[in-house]
Amino acid sequence: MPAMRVTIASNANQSIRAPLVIPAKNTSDPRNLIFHAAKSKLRLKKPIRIFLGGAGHELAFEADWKLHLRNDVTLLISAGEEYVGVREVHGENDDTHPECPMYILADKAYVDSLSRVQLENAARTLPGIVHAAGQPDLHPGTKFPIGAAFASYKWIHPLLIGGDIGCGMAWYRTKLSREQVDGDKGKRVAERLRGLEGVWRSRAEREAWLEDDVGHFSTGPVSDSALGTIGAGNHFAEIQVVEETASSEDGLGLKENEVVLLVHSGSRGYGSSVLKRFTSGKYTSFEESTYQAKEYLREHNKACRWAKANRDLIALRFLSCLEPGEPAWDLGRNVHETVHLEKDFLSAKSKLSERRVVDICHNNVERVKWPPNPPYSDLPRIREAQTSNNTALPPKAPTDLDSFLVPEASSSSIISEFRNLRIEPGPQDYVYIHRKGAAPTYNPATNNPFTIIPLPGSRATPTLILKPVFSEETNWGMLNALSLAHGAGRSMSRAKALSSLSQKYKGQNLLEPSKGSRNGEGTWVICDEKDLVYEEAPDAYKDVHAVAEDLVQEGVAKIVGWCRARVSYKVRNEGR
Ligand SMILES: Nc1nc2c(ncn2[C@@H]2O[C@H](COP(=O)(O)O)[C@@H](O)[C@H]2O)c(=O)[nH]1
Ligand SMILES: [Mn+2]
Repeated sequence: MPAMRVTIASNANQSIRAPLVIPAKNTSDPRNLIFHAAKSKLRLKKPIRIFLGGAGHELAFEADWKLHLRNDVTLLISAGEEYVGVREVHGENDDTHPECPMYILADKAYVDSLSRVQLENAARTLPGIVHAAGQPDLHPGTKFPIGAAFASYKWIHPLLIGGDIGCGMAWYRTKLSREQVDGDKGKRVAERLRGLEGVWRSRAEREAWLEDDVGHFSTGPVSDSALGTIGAGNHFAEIQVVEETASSEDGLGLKENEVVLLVHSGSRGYGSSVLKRFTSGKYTSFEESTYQAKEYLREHNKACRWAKANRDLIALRFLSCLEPGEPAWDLGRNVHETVHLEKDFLSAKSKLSERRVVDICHNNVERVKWPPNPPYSDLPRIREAQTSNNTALPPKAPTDLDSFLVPEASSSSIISEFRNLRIEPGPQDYVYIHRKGAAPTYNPATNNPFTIIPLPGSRATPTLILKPVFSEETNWGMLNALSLAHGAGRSMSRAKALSSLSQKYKGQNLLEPSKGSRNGEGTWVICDEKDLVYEEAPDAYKDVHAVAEDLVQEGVAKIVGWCRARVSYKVRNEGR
């Protein structure tokens, strides 16, 4: 073989890389040469394994080099650890798209190279993926990135949704006034938040909560016992004041100065048991017609319903502390001896739905029309523009909800290219949008665009109020895979945050508004797990304003207001 020009990179930290020329005489087995270069150029102490980037094949024998060594390949050098990235599990699968279009909607927000590699690996090696959108909060996950949405034809990939199936955020109004939560008053409110840990009520009552018009969705006594609990980690429930809102813009949304509760939680143990069940065998991706795909979707849907019911119950428990006189919230209290009747459940659920402003899932899979159609509300405008251009009218506005997202003519006439990416509409007119840490732009329950969605920064930075935007420029949401950023996204790993921030803030109390902050600033934090205080510190996250500005610049969202956190609840040690 002639000399080859390759890139070598650290497998564990793929942003550390260097070019390398392999002389012709070494191409049949260049391992020693590469290990030598890895020590000097990548500063790896003991390199012992080499993987082919983007595919994950280990290059261990002469035959491997013959098969895979090419100009411009990336070789990932490992100190013994397994390949970091998506393995090409399906080999020469006809459904993989090595040229799959990818778009990262980030300019101001920093996106590291490992998450870019993870996005590319997923998009170009998993079968059926036709479009990948990295949101500005993109950051690395274990194998797949967080802050990303993938559209796939025919294929379901549980690993692209992760273990916290159905995790999401919901905003609820409260009757508190801003005077009751601002400044030092926040401390009193924080004191009221008790009895929120541990198992909520009896098994029968939990099962009654897990029932709606469509039926039961209990996941069994063990996983149901976590119902109504936040789950620490990255989850939280937060009391916020709406500081600014363009009320005419957000329609049903929030009002200035009102106090709201933002709940972030998911399906607790159940989602991860589902993921494990479907990914511990040989295959981790399933073609839609297979039994596994159908079973996974059934379990996924149950986990999403459970997660939503969980957010509602968390809100009920919080409201029972915040508005103690309200009989409908009584059920939220953990009083074991009280037997509640069906009417109490109905009353609590109905009152709660009046308070719920929005609820979104940011870890899920959804089957949607692809290419997307313009939202119903945009059709008159398009019709007018097309009439004035003397072009054919788009289809008439449909009469029922179900059909309006599917006008007779596919919008593929409008959509085939954007930016410099070519999108093949594919053999079907729908895709599965997989989201891991990406907010949906449409409400799956109504097929209408969400009026507003939350973009939380951290416990001490604003939560921005976003409104999804659709335009021909973005091919009605194709560019962003019908998704937006779901938060600021981590700027450092948990381990790094713990080691560096515990040093930086040594001796400081991070649970109270920082000294010197003006009245009206700062958050009272309830977090009785010491490590979590640092792992979840605001410095561990990207700048939420940069994330939102990127979305605005890409033409996929508007910022219509913001909320300030006053009390942020992570976890309380009730025994203290
Ligand atoms: N308002 C708050 N926002 C927070 C807090 N902790 C994290 N965050 C933000 O939420 C998202 C959640 O992301 P996920 O991947 O864990 O679902 C994260 O990106 C942060 O920007 C908090 O305590 N309060
Ligand atoms: Mn989440």
